[in-house]
Amino acid sequence: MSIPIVNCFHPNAAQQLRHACVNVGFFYLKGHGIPRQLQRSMYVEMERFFKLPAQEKAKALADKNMRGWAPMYEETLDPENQTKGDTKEAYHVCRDSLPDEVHLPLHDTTNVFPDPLVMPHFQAVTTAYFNAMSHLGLHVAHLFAEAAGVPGAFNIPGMFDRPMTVLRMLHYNAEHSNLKKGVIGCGAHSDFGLLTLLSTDTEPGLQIEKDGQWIDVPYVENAFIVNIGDLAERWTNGLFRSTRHRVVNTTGRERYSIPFFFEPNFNCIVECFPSCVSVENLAKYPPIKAGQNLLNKYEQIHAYYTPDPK
Ligand SMILES: O=C(O)CCC(=O)C(=O)O
Ligand SMILES: [Fe+2]
Repeated sequence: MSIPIVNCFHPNAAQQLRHACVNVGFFYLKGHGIPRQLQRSMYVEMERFFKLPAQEKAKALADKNMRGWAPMYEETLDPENQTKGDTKEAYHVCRDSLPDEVHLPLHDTTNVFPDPLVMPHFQAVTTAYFNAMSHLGLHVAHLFAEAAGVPGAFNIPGMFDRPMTVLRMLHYNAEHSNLKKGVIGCGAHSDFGLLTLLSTDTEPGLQIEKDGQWIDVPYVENAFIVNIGDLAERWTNGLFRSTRHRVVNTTGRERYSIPFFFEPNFNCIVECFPSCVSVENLAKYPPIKAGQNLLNKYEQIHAYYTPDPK
């Protein structure tokens, strides 16, 4: 099976995306316009950060909302099958909250950055990449709505005007995965939200589950690997697939990747699109608030995430 390609600004992009999401839930996004130099700078900055001594990285330790550095093994994406955390460390940068959002969970802290004397370009580079990817994410979200038969649906205020966007830098260590012993780079999971735009280095490891088989996703030059998440599946009443994936280290080498999660507003109610519901195909999922969906997942997988008292 090959993974489909979507040409980001092609007149048929929405049809290409629909085909990819109905059949695989993953595709390569080409023609996206994110400058190569900016992508390269991201890898330079993240590698430099992850190579710092632990006590230096600890100055940017993840806060209660997971902004900042999450050390090796902090996350366990498949708790049922893992005996230790994912063999990776992470760094998260989120959208800056607006003053009237700070009462919301996950929105009440600011981004955490490394000491500028040690990492003078980290904040500027990650912020530039974050902004560029936010534009791209919105474009792909609009393609998604068109592909699902509801063009323009995400223009409605309250849907995507305050998206929950997370830039995530990942460093996998060189540890070989051992599936029998429950040791894995990144445990099998489906993503939780609408869209993930993933950049990787050239190292193999990413696999997706298709018809009970694990299939390698090879590196493709200057293409993002995009997948849709659980909210996309809910919106389309199961027509589009939120496909499980994992990262297995078979090489004994380190690996770097940068997923960018593009999610609706915290208060957006995700409810099956009318175009995906009929008398023969009733709604399979009750409405859910996007923010609550994310909070439920964070509690399950992050050792460092501290939920606010209820
Ligand atoms: O590192 C990768 O290639 C995938 C990471 C991933 O699936 C995730 O962070 O959700
Ligand atoms: Fe994922």
